[in-house]
Amino acid sequence: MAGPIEKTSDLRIASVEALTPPSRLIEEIPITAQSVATVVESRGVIQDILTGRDRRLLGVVGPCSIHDPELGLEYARHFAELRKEVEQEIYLVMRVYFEKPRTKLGWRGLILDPHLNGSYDIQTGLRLARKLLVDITSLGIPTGSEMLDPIVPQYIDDLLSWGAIGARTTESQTHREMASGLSMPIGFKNGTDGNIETAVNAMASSCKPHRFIGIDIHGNTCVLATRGNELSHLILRGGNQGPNYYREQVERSGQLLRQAGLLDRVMVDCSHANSGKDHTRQRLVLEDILRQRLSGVHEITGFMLESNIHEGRQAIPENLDQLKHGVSITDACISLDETRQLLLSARDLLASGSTGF
Ligand SMILES: O=C[C@H](O)[C@H](O)COP(=O)(O)O
Ligand SMILES: C=C(OP(=O)(O)O)C(=O)O
Repeated sequence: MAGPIEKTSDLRIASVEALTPPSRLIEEIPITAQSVATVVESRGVIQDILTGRDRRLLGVVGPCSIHDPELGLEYARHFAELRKEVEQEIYLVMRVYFEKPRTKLGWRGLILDPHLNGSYDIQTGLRLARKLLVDITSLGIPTGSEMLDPIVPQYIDDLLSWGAIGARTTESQTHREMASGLSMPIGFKNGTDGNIETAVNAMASSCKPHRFIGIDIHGNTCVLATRGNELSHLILRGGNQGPNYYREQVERSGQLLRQAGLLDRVMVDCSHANSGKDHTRQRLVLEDILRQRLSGVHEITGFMLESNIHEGRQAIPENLDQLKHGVSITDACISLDETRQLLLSARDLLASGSTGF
């Protein structure tokens, strides 16, 4: 006689919890008319910058990660003023990053763990993220974020003007397919090993249509057919061997992109392996790429800075009351004061057309 049928699936699933479908969260926290105007206008400007119709530099600037929406909004209010001060030369998008890929383990970002304590209250994380994006875009500030989980865009991508695929996922088929269907321009970082071809291949893939399994806005699993994202572009972030923002690497990237028939525009991430994760070195990277741009390296189209209210970083304390105000809990950032000073100098330099910083 046959014994009881042994269970062979879900052996390592500890629990399953249903999530509110995207359509319901969107109903609960709707996009505002001002947000729609911000998103539509800024996506158009970013497209113009990437295709060379707008001569300004694109700057994606802001915290390494948002760990407290109130601090995110406080940063955004300062950022709104700064945007206006530099807008003749630099088009600023706020970095509003909610998902953190980790080299090994660590805090996974506001969406995954909004209470910073390993409780993974994802439902609340999605709600907080969406609300913050509505608040920031309602101030007229365009936002950009890393797209890590392939389900998350259904909850927030109507509010994003720019997106990134990170160094750890640029080679992933899932992320290339996702990028092919996203509504905003997507930057692909080179791999953590510094390989630029990985990102060029990702662009070649994501600019084409794909079909894959995903969810629709009502949370139903379905087959999504995408049109391809013609605004995929390259982000140089350095790699294990060191930085890759130097002229030679930027020009080589341009060549690779042209050979592949892709947008030969390059954004340089002044942080991560380009700064050796030393936030004080972001200034040097920015200065170098501005000099390149002014001396005719046309590929340089944008830059990324990791900036927070105050400089540096802090470990998450056991007692969260001891968190320092406005200091990153992931990578170290430059302060808002230094950000302002750097961006005003960059603006003046670009306006003067001189190569001396
Ligand atoms: O920008 C963020 C970090 O560089 C990325 O999440 C990896 O962080 P980790 O190496 O500290 O895990
Ligand atoms: C994780 C990030 O960067 P990278 O993928 O380049 O490590 C980031 O920009 O937050």
